[in-house]
Amino acid sequence: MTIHQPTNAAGETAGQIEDTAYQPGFGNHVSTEAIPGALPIGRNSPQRPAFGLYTEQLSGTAFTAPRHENRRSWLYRMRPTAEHPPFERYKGAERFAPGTTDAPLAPNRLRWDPITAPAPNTDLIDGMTTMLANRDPADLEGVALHVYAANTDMADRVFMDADGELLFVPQAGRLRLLTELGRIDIAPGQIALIPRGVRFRAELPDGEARGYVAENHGALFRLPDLGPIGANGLANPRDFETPVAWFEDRDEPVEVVQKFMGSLWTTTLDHSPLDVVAWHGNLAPWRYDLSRFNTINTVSFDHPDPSIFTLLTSPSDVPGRANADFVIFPPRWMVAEGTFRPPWFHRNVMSEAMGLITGAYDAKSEGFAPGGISLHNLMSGHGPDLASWQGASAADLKPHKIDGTMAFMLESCWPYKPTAYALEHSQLDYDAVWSDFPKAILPK
Ligand SMILES: O=C(O)Cc1cc(O)ccc1O
Ligand SMILES: [Fe+2]
Repeated sequence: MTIHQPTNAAGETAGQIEDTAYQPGFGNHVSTEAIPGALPIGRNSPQRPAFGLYTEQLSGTAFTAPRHENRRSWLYRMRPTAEHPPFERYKGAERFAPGTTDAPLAPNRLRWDPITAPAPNTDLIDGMTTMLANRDPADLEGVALHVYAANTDMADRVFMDADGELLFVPQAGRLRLLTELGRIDIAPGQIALIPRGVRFRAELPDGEARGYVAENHGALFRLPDLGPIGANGLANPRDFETPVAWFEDRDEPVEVVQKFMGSLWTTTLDHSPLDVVAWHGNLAPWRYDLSRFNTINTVSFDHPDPSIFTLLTSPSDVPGRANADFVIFPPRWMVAEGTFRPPWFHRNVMSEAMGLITGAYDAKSEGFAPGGISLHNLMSGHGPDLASWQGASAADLKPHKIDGTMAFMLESCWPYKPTAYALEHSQLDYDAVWSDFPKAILPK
């Protein structure tokens, strides 16, 4: 097995640069080759690509998508993806993509503790548990929220999701994602996106890992418009990092597990499909460090809508109504005067799934643990729990830093359905966090 190290733009090779190398920017048109001369110049599809490589276009949007939306990359690989035996149903990972039930969905608020430790030898595929889903992947709309808990590398298999792009949000333990388009290292506090259809295997440098995966069936995640914020702020494009080309030349059986139309499928190749020697284009994996998020908040009064914390958005066909917003709640100063500072009580036409990467969330005094999930579907009343409300109502409103915390919200216009596993494993007493609020005393 030969692992080819990348060269960076300056022509430096491994040893001179860190093990993995990245190119900055969001949605940029990138050119990268792991072997000099592998990437065709000035054309996409030469009659005879260098070294006998095979040319393959990977489309993330329809061919005819407007130019500013159009995303695709050209891959130059050792064998064509087309060369594979038929897929059969994959038998493992019973909690991954189990399909939704048609049972009526109760309008209850729900919350989950972190999932229990995985059985020995559980890799990322078998360690996935689907918690929430809101559309059929064939609709090309909606999102699903999965959690993973794994304790072994994907040694001789890769995963591919035909149902959507995957946003990895580690909560404990690092991930090394070896993708067709390069290698990405992430730790808790960083996120990574793998485009729909890109094969990858996950290694666990710390021996085990836990986290969340948001699967987006709809329009590709992009940076939100900034409106009056101006040209800078929130997640700045230069802080996204796309890996340089990397490949492995491995002639041995490699299983490909694929998610397609909500089910898992498997086939086995006689080689590793992570054999893309060069690529160019603007459809690519990336990583992002959440500490780079330029958080914006009030410096006068009132708690702004959480849309100020939007890191990524996937629009629906209705202007202003997101198929999915990925929103983070980073460390920040709270300075609002004369204001109840935590999130207010509210009912939302959008549906809110939340996760916690580290620390505590300012609207919940306890019960929402790192690795846990909460669900507040459309129009369900929610907000601060009793203890948070009491504390914030009585607080001395000095400038105060909310520190050591990172929560996220996957907000969607489509109401979420918990999977059967999620319904069976939710906390039993979540409603109680909103009991015993004192009644308002009206003037006589
Ligand atoms: O419900 C939640 O905790 C998420 C949330 C946070 C916030 O600051 C404002 C509204 C909102 O839904
Ligand atoms: Fe909310």
